[in-house]
Amino acid sequence: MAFKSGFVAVVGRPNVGKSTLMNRLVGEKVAIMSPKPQTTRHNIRGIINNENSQMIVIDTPGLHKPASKLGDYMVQSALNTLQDADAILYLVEPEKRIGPGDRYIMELLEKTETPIILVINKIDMSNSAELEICFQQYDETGLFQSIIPISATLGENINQLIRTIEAYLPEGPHYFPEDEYTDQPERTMVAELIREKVLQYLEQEIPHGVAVITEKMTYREEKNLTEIQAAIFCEKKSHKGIIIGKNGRKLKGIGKAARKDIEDLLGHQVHLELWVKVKEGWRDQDNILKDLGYKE
Ligand SMILES: Nc1nc2c(ncn2[C@@H]2O[C@H](COP(=O)(O)OP(=O)(O)OP(=O)(O)O)[C@@H](O)[C@H]2O)c(=O)[nH]1
Repeated sequence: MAFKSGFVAVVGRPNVGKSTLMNRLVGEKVAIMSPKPQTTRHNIRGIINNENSQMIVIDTPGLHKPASKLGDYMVQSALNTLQDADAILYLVEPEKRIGPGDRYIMELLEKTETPIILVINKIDMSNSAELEICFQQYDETGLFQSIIPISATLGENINQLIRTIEAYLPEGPHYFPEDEYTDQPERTMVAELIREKVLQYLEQEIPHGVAVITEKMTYREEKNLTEIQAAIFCEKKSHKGIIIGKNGRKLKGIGKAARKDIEDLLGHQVHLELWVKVKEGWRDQDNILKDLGYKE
């Protein structure tokens, strides 16, 4: 059998389990997982090495109707990803009726010629009658080359999914060495890990007006230690206080949790300094989005 390789885009409404599936496929923690919608802003790639194939998986931000300039940018970036991919994995949940969010995504999917595999995730949360209804509805649209029910958390049907994806990949080389699982710059991954912790610690207090930039990252060889300075940007002065918390307690907690994950990622000790900065209305300002790395 000839070796196959290519790019696989993962799309779906916020919170359907795209990051969970990607982590399951890749087997390393490269995408951010959180129970809150829209936690993924960057196209994080994971590389899946199989006996007969190499898949480069691109985790796209949750597609949704654009509500701000950042939203516009996210949709455009997702569309470009779809057009360039060899196959699209479209994730949904086993619901009785296709909702407006999924209809909107399907309108976008219709615009591409890329083969689409419908992945019905979270089957551990539904019975077979519900699953059948869901399957039928999507099947009737005629948009999908294959439909695979899975559970990303339990790992059910993952092998079948991998074999199905392989069927749509072209013959090709190893694009990446077999022992690599991501080509994301470490700085970006560090920033995303910190943002994940900010979201976890703030719960509902500040919705999505938070961005993180790794400003400085220096490896000290003599100490086998990396020094990191990162800035957490929020939209309002009042938010800054919330993030820092009483006596700086919240920020300390965020820093401690993030440092642990970054140490796991880098494989050695980390010294982490966090700053909270206010940039009013950053989500609607082109120049700030550019500074933050969300625009090219
Ligand atoms: N029961 C069940 N829960 C799941 C499954 N897959 C994901 N989840 C949960 O669904 C929630 C959202 O998962 P994510 O992987 O963060 O979702 P996402 O689509 O990447 O979300 P965004 O990045 O916000 O677009 C998390 O609480 C997961 O634990 C599954 O197969 N079964």
